[in-house]
Amino acid sequence: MMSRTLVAEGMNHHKEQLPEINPTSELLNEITRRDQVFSFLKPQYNPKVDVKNGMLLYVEGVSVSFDGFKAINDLNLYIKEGELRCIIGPNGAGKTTMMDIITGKTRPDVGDVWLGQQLNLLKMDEAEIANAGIGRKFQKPTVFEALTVWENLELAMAGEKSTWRLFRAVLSGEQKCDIERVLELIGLDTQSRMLAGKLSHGQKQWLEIGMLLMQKPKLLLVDEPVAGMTHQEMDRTAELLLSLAGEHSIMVVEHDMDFVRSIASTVTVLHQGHVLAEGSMKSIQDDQRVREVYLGQ
Ligand SMILES: Nc1ncnc2c1ncn2[C@@H]1O[C@H](COP(=O)(O)OP(=O)(O)OP(=O)(O)O)[C@@H](O)[C@H]1O
Repeated sequence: MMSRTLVAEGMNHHKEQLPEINPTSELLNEITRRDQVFSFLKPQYNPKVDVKNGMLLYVEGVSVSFDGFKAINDLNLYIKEGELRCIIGPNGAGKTTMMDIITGKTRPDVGDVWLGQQLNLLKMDEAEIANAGIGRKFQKPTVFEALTVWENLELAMAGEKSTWRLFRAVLSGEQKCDIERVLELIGLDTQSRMLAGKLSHGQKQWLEIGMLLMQKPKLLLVDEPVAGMTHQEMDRTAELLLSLAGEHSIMVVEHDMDFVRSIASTVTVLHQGHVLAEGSMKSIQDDQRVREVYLGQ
């Protein structure tokens, strides 16, 4: 029913390089080092994503083994445009490996992974996948602590110009509006001139989500966003993710069940690299197989 109709692959692979940077200061060192981490610090080419049938991400029949151990085993997962999906599962269920496959960090042994109808993610490298509109937020916040909140967003901004030229350039009115809009979304408008290093843990997480938003991603993969947060910060994070759904598709991997309950419309339970159950939080909680393998009941 879900299966994607294969269409001709027809994308140009524009491999653009960041300009050479001569690391002459601590800040430059930090940024050049972070460039290894942040795939979003690459120029954009934004290929068009064809979301016929409203489906954004197709993961079909995917398996991967590490030394003979099947970490992902015939995984089938579909994410609709604008959907907020929660992924849960016990330790070792394959959640991280699944995100590694979607973002091009790990190549599956078999299967298909497509963004929309036309972008075969298995034929693209990590930078190309990021540029096509998949942003990933790792558990630990990684922002540029020596820069202000505003500068972090400015640096992460998508654009035709290289990151460095952009960073030094005068922003257009539209670009400023983009930053202001994101600042408001992430609730850091009054902290825009504050050094990111001075933010609380929760605020750093929101800033990093904001940095991803500057790239206007179609799909955001968010790994354990509320780990280490206060209850108040968790509530604010729930509000933020809910407000982003619709315009973006969001996949949240999270262990905190209260948080999942507060945001999820559809929950996918992974177990042994396979989808064990999928549905509303209520149907998941009532599912005997889930209770056995995940909740230990
Ligand atoms: N590069 C690798 N080499 C060998 N084994 C790996 C590798 N990556 C993952 N695995 C194994 O694959 C399985 C799935 O791991 P994965 O990290 O994807 O699970 P997870 O659901 O994210 O777990 P957690 O909730 O603990 O983060 C685990 O048994 C893990 O040890």
